[in-house]
Order: sequence, then structure tokens, then C-alpha cells
Amino acid sequence: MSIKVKRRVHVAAAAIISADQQQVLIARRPSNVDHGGLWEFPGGKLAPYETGLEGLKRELHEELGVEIVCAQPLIRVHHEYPDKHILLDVWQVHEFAGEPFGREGQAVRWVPMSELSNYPFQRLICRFCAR
Ligand SMILES: Nc1nc2c([nH]c(=O)n2[C@H]2C[C@H](O)[C@@H](COP(=O)(O)OP(=O)(O)OP(=O)(O)O)O2)c(=O)[nH]1
Ligand SMILES: [Mg+2]
Repeated sequence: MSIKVKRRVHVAAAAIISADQQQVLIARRPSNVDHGGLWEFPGGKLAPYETGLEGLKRELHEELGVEIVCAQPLIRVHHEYPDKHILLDVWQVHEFAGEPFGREGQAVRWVPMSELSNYPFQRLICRFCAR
């Protein structure tokens, strides 16, 4: 009998809110990665030496080319995938510098909050959006 220990993955993601407070920025995962083609809140895995906010700052710089000016923790979600356990810390980013664009070739879109449910999201975020 073999016991499979799931990987634990700590992820930080951002709900980036537009200046008029009406829209949130989402990105579509490239087709060649896990959950490819689904929409997500930008972010990624924390390095072992990083705090959540440090990791989020690095990820938003790498993925969108923006620098966080002001952010606060919004919600923590756990989710079991078949092969891993994800701990996702979602931050609300109220203020940032720079113009976001998909630095890794991913589609990026500002979406009215009320329309988020029209986008196929990764499992975790479906829960976050209470769909
Ligand atoms: N960023 C992000 N990740 C999410 C969301 N929902 C969700 O289940 N995840 C999962 C998918 C992945 O297993 C993990 C984050 O992976 P990632 O692919 O963004 O990590 P990363 O940016 O560090 O990319 P890489 O270095 O592994 O290429 O969290 C979400 O809304 N945003
Ligand atoms: Mg990522």
C-alpha cells in the first residue's frame, strides 16, 4: 500500500480594483499551463522566503508590469485538487502604479464586478465568487 502525500502550495492572488471601484482585473491562464484557458485573479506561488505581500508584489510585476501601492488581505481559501492542496490568499489591491498588460502573453481584462460570473474561473475562485 502506498500513501500519497499531496503537495501544499501557498499562492497569493490579487483582486485589483479600478479607480472608480466598479471593475476588477482578471487574466486568462495560457492554454499550456494547469487550468489553461480559465480566468483567474493574477498572482502565483510564493517562494519559501517570501511573505504573502512580497510574493504578490513580485508576481504582479512579472505578470502585469504593475507595482502595488496599497493592498489589504481580502480572503483566504483552501482547496483540494486531486494532486495538491492549495492555500490561496486573495488581496484587494486599491492602488497600483503602471498600466497593467499581459507580460506573459495572457489576455487581461477589466470586468464589472456584476459580470464576473460570466467568466469561466478556476475552481477556487468559483467558490470565492460564490457561484
Ligand atoms: N493566480 C491564481 N492562482 C489560482 C487561482 N485559483 C486557483 O486555483 N489557483 C491555483 C492554480 C495554480 O495551481 C496555483 C497558482 O499557480 P500559478 O500558475 O499562478 O503560479 P505562478 O504564477 O507562480 O506560475 P509558475 O511560476 O508556476 O509558472 O493556484 C487564481 O484565481 N489565481
Ligand atoms: Mg500566476
